[in-house]
Amino acid sequence: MAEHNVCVELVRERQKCTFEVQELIHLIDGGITATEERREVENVVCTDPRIKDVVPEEYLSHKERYENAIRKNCILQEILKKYTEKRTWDNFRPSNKYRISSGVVKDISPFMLHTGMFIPTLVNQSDDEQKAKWVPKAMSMEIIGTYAQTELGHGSFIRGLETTATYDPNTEEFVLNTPNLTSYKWWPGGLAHTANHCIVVAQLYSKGQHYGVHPFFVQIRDIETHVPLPGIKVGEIGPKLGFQTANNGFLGFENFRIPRRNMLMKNAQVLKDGTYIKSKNDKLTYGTMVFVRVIILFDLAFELSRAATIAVRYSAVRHQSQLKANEPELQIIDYVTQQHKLFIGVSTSHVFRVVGLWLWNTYVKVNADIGKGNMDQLPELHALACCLKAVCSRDAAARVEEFRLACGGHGFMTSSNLPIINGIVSASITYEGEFSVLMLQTARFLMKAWNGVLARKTLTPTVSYLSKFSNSDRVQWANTTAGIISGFQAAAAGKTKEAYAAIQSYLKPGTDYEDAWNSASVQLVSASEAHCRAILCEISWSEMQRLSKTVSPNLGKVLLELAELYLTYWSLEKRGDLLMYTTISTADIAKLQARYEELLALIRPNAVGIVDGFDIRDEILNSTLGAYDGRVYERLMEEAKKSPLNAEPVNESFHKYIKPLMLKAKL
Ligand SMILES: CC/C=C\C/C=C\C/C=C\C/C=C\C/C=C\C/C=C\CCCCC(=O)SCCNC(=O)CCNC(=O)[C@H](O)C(C)(C)COP(=O)(O)OP(=O)(O)OC[C@H]1O[C@@H](n2cnc3c(N)ncnc32)[C@H](O)[C@@H]1OP(=O)(O)O
Ligand SMILES: Cc1cc2nc3c(=O)[nH]c(=O)nc-3n(C[C@H](O)[C@H](O)[C@H](O)COP(=O)(O)OP(=O)(O)OC[C@H]3O[C@@H](n4cnc5c(N)ncnc54)[C@H](O)[C@@H]3O)c2cc1C
Repeated sequence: MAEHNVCVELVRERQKCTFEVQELIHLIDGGITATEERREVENVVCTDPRIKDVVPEEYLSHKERYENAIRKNCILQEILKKYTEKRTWDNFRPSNKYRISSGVVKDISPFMLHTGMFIPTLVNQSDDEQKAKWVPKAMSMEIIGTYAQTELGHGSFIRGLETTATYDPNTEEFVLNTPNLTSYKWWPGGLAHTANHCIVVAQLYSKGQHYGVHPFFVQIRDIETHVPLPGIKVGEIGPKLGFQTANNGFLGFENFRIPRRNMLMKNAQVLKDGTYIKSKNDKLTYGTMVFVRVIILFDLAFELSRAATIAVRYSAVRHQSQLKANEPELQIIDYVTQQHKLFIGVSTSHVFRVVGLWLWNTYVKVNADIGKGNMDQLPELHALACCLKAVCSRDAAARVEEFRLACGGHGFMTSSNLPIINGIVSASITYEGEFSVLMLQTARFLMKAWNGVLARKTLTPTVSYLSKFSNSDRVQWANTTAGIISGFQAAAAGKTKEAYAAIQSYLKPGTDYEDAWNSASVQLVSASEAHCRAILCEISWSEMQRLSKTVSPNLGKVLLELAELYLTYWSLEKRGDLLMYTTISTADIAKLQARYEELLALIRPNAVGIVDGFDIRDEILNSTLGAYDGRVYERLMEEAKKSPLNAEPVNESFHKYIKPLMLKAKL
C-alpha cells in the first residue's frame, strides 16, 4: 500500500508504534517463510480479476448469492490446486485455507464442510482400504462432501438421531431410511446443492440388534448430472441470521441402499454375515466433532482479528466530540471507554490463538496415543475441547458485537463487514455442540475430578489444581499475574465444590441423580466456565511469556501487556468470584482497576501497529471502515453508490404507490 494514499491519522499512528510490525506478523504466522507462503497465495487469489464482485454480494438474491459463491470458490479451488501441483505446499497452514476463503466470499463458503469435516472424517474414521479409495478423490474434489449428522428433531442429543441404517446380509448392503419428519437431516453446510456425497450419521441395525450411531459414506447425487439419486430427497433450508452462502440443506432417505463397505470401519465393523465388531471406545465415532471443536479456536481468533482491525483503524480515523472546549475533536480511540471496548478484543484474539495452538498440540498427542490403543487421555481432551469451544465462541461473539458498537452507526452498515462477521461468529456458539450442552460435558468431567479430590487420587494435568484448593479457606490473594491465575483456579475449585455439594443436597431419598444434576446445572455451567477461565488465563500467560522471550524486547513488552490486560480485565469482570474465593480486598480491586487503566494507556500508542500485525489484506477484511489506508468516508460513499436503488433518481414505487397515497390524502 502506497503510504501517500493513507489518511494522516493512520500515518501518525504507524509512526508512533514502538515495535517492528513485521516481527509481529512473522510471530503470528509461525515464521518468515510461513508469512511469505501465505502472502503469496493471498496475493494470487485476491488479485485474480474473476474474484472481484461488480455488484456487492449483499445486493444479490439468495439464489444469485449462492451461485456467485460457488463460481468464486471454484476459482479458488483451481488456484489452490495449481499451487499444490507447483510446489509442496505444506507450509500453508490449514487455518489459512479458512482465512483465504474470506477474500473470495464475504460469508461462509459452501465448500467449508467438505474441507472442515468431510475430509477429516474420511481420514480419521475410515480403515486403510477405504481411505485409499476415498481420500484422494475428496482431496482433489473429484467428489464433494459434507457432514450430515443433525436432524430436524435432534442436534445435541446424538443418541436420539432417528435415521436408520439396517444391514441386509442378502445383498451385503445397508438400507438407509428417514422414518419420519423429525429424522430428516437438517443443517449440513453444502448439503443442499453443492455436495454429491456426505457422511451420514445413522442408527445401525444388524441381525435385529441396535448398535447406536455410526458414520456412513453416502453418494446422494449423480456425478455427471448432479441429479439426486432415486430414494434421496434433498434441498435447502432457507435464509438464516448468517451463513447465507453456506448452502445448508435437508436430506431424507427412502430405502436407499449403499454397499456394506460404505460404513466407515476404522473403529467398528459389520462383517458380511452381519456380525457386529465393537469399537474399542464408542465415543471415537464423535472424533470429528472433537477435531472441529479444537480448530474452531483458530477460526475465532482470526474472525476476532478481522473485527479488531476494522474497529481499531476506524477508531483512529474517526473524530467525534470535544474533550475540552476550543480544542479539536478527539480521535475516538483516545476516549478511554473506547479503549476499554477495543483492546480486550485485540488481546483476546492473541489469547485464542496461543491457547488454540496449545489445544491443537494436546489433540495431536492424544490422537497419536489413541492410534496406539491408549484412550486414557480422551476424556480430558473432550472436556477441554468442550469448554474452550463453548466459552471462546461466546466470548468472541460478545467481543465482535462490542467492536460493532464501537463503530457507532457505521458499524451497523453491512459494508463495514461487522454484521457479517457477527453472524459467522454467533453461529459458532450453536454449531459443533451448543454452549450449555458442551459446558455440561465439561462439568461431568469436573464432578468426576472432584470425586478424585475427595478420594485423594492423583488428578489429570488440567484439573490437578483442584486438589490444591480443596479446603474451604479463602485463598491468599496477591496482586500479580501468578496471583490472578491462582485466584481463578481458587474460584474454579470453589464453584466445582459447590456444584458437587448442590447435587448431593438435591439427592434426597427418591430423587434420581439425573434430576439432582438438572437442578444443579446452572451451578455446573458456572463451574465449567470458571475452570475454562482458569485455563485460558494460565495457558495464555505462560505461552505469551514464552513467546515474548523469542522476540525483540520492544515486541516482547507489547505481548506481555496484551496478556496482562486479558488477565486484569477478567479479574475485574469476575471480582465477585474473587471476593468469594480469595482474600482479595476492595483496595486490591482498586489497584487492579488502576493497573487496567495503565495497561490501556500503554497499549494505546501501539494499537494500530498491533492490528497491522494481523496482516489482513483489504480484500480479506472486506470493510469500508477498516481498510489499510483509512479512507473511511470515501469508501462508505463509494459503496452506498453501488446500491441498485441509486441507479435511477426516482423509483417506480413512487408512481405506483406513494403518489396515489399523496393524492388520496389531498381529497
Ligand atoms: C489446524 C487445523 C487443521 C485443519 C483444518 C482444515 C481446514 C480448515 C478449513 C475449514 C475449517 C473447518 C471447520 C471449522 C470452522 C468452521 C465451522 C463451519 C461450519 C460449521 C460446521 C458445523 C458442523 C456441525 O455442527 S456438525 C454437528 C455437531 N453436533 C454436535 O456437536 C452435537 C453435540 N452433542 C454431543 O456431542 C453429544 O451428543 C453429547 C456429548 C452432548 C452427549 O453424547 P452422549 O449422550 O452419547 O453422551 P453422554 O451420555 O452425555 O456421555 C457419555 C460419555 O461419553 C463422553 N463423551 C461424549 N462425547 C465425547 C467425545 N466427543 N469424546 C470423548 N468422550 C465423549 C461423555 O463425557 C460421557 O463420559 P462419562 O465418562 O460417562 O462422563
Ligand atoms: C450455522 C450452523 C451450521 C451447522 N452446520 C451443521 C453441519 O454442517 N452438520 C450438522 O450435522 N449439523 C450442523 N449444524 C447443527 C448444529 O450442530 C446443531 O444446531 C447444534 O448441535 C445444536 O443442536 P440443536 O439445534 O438440536 O439444539 P437443541 O439441542 O435443540 O438446543 C436448544 C436448547 O436446548 C438446550 N439443551 C439441549 N439439550 C440440553 C441438555 N442436555 N441439557 C441442558 N440444555 C439442553 C440447549 O442448551 C439450547 O438452549 C449447524 C448449525 C448451525 C446453526
